[in-house]
Amino acid sequence: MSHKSAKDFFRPLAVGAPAPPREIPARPSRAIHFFDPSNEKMAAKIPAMVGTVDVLLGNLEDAVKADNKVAAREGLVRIAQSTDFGPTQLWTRINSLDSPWVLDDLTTLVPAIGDKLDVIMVPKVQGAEDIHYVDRLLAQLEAKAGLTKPILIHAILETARGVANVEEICGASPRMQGLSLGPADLAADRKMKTTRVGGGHPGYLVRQDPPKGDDGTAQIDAQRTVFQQDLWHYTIAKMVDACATHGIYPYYGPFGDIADVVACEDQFRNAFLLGCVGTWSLHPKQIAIANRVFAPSVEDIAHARRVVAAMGDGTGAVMIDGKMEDDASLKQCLVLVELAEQLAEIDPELKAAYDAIETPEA
Ligand SMILES: CC(=O)SCCNC(=O)CCNC(=O)[C@H](O)C(C)(C)COP(=O)(O)OP(=O)(O)OC[C@H]1O[C@@H](n2cnc3c(N)ncnc32)[C@H](O)[C@@H]1OP(=O)(O)O
Ligand SMILES: CC(=O)C(=O)O
Ligand SMILES: [Mg+2]
Repeated sequence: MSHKSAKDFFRPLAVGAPAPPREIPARPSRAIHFFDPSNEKMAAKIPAMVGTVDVLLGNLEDAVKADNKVAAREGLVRIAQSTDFGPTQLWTRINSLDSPWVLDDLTTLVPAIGDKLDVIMVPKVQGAEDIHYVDRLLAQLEAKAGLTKPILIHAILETARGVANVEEICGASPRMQGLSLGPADLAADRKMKTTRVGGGHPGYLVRQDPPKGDDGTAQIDAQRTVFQQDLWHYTIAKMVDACATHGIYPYYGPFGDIADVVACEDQFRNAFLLGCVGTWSLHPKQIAIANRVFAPSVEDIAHARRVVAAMGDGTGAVMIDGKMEDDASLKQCLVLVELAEQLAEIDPELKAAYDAIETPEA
């Protein structure tokens, strides 16, 4: 758990730093869209993407060539200073804490664009000590820069030790905003025998039992249905529980098979159903998938509103379409209705779709 006493937890870690947040606002973040600020073609597209995606993230870590680390950092400063992000959040992913670049990342970004950065994503977080380090450094830099709003921290869960320490990571600082799954590094660190960036694997499966022959013996060579399983189920579920416990937000991560938009949608939807609030987008075409998946469907909202209306004061049990609804199913429906309301505030298309649902009588 935290190195601080309960009374100290919400005190600034440097004289003059802004007070740490007591709650992390539920800002829509269906897609965290990654771009390499050192890639001029990609960077040129960013201003026009404002308003089309919930989060734009200037990536400084993996996928940025070592020779381009300084250009990426400077490119991000330039883009942030010259762009009005309106409703879109600006995040960055800094280099890992053991890298030769991270100190310059933080000491450059916070004074230059700290007023525009909503969240700093920290990769390869191993335990609370990593968050404590960033927490104190951010407080010092914020104080020096005269910032009035604390920058939040998001940790990537991408080492076995990080997964084992997920609870203490979530509770390490009031700045903790959320966690993302880092399936590529996590697979390597765990020594999983995969070569992909997220998603499933055809070898990770369950096979239907063999039929029995006339003599009662198992026909193991018969045609049998196989069901591919989700390699990430355990980690995502663990991450969701840790985030919910600490009042912060869980996200799926990257889906590297950019061409396979169908499997990408499946993976995102699994994460949405399990409790994640969003995911990463590596390529512009993944934004639409994330925006679609991480918003409740019109059908779900129509049903949820019927349950809310039928449940009156929220106690007791009612029957709707042959199914029992009670306090607990009402709470699930309220999760969906509240999310729909938040998204409707920033997405006119969704608002129109939700508004068109016929309101049930109370
Ligand atoms: C495991 C991890 O750490 S995951 C996180 C780190 N990885 C990343 O951040 C990867 C980010 N994405 C990318 O680098 C690229 O999208 C790649 C390498 C996957 C594919 O790039 P390309 O082969 O150029 O893709 P493609 O040819 O389809 O691009 C089409 C257009 O979209 C642009 N584009 C591609 N990706 C992005 C992006 N993330 N943001 C903005 N524009 C983009 C391209 O510049 C190109 O522009 P053009 O039409 O003017 O030429
Ligand atoms: C997300 C990430 O950094 C990884 O999968 O390694
Ligand atoms: Mg990684």
